[in-house]
Amino acid sequence: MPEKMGRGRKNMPSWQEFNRLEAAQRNYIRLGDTGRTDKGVFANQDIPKFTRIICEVPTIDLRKKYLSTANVKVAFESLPANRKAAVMDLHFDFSDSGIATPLSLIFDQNAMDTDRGRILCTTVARINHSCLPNAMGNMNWLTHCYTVQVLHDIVEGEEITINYIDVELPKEQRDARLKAIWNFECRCLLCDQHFSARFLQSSNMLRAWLQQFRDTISRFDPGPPPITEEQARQQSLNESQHNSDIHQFIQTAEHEGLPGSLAFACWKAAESALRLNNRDLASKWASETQDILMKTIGIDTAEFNQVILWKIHNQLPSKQPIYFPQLESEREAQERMRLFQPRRGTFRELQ
Ligand SMILES: C[S@@+](CC[C@H](N)C(=O)[O-])C[C@H]1O[C@@H](n2cnc3c(N)ncnc32)[C@H](O)[C@@H]1O
Repeated sequence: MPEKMGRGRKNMPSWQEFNRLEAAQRNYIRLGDTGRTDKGVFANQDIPKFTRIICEVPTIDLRKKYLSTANVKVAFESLPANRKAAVMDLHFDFSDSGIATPLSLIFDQNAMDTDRGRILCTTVARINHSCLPNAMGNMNWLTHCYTVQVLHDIVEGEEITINYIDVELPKEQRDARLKAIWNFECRCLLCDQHFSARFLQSSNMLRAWLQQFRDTISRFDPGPPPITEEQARQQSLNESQHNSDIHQFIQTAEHEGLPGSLAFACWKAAESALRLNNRDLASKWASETQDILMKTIGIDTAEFNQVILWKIHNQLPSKQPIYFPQLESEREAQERMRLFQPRRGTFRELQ
């Protein structure tokens, strides 16, 4: 680690602390009643889109190999009294509980799966699920914080929602997953028939299509470098078809307001453009991916750095600033913090 960086320097909070302070000071959210029997998180003020409203270090962080009811208890017992109280204050449902203890029920009904195991964040755990979420959650292992950024302009009093499951799925599959993993029936705006049946039907169709095409796009294999002219011609035809799939996917993902899918497709478009040797286009799509990631999950994330590394590796020009938390000086890091300020625009501003 470079000497300049680190927690030791006076008056210079680390990234993790800085983020937490930023979010806490602005006091964006409050706990409120949902109108059902449970609680939810609501906006305390108007919040511009892409603002990071929560930056929270998990209270319990259990890696996959340590996941067990006994270890949840061990982790809980090691917490200070105020953290224990925050955990025990969380929502849980006794029905079908069998012999489960309140602590294990609380953990089951509030902890989130990550690529490394399960985490429990006592503030984030108050946010309800929606199939049309207005915010996006992300566990960021670089800063060890779970962050939440809003995807739209939010008005004071609006409920903040994230997605607990993959919301690209059509309703039937979403319902089955929510029931199996979370054991509740979704009553979000989309599922509550708040929108017209026609809206729901078309959204269902589009999401089923997205699901199918995500597979097709992910599985695309450009094959080895062609030897004959015929092979080259065939490969270029395949690449064009792949490109047209990606472009349709982008339009649909944008229509449905699914930034994760959008970032995935822009990234695939960048890779495809590079295979076609169109470096300007590859750079444009990679910048667009970066832009979406920056707005929805932030620049201090592994995903964001991955795109930059890809650009550097392929020697593509980068209009956006390069950010490596482990290499940056604090002055540079502070400069970059300004990027967290709300920005105008839609997910995709390039066209
Ligand atoms: C992680 S907690 C969310 C916060 C919780 N509502 C509270 O009062 O603290 C998850 C629980 O909230 C409720 N919930 C979350 N999203 C919901 C939704 N879309 N429809 C119905 N219930 C939901 C379910 O009871 C679920 O088990």
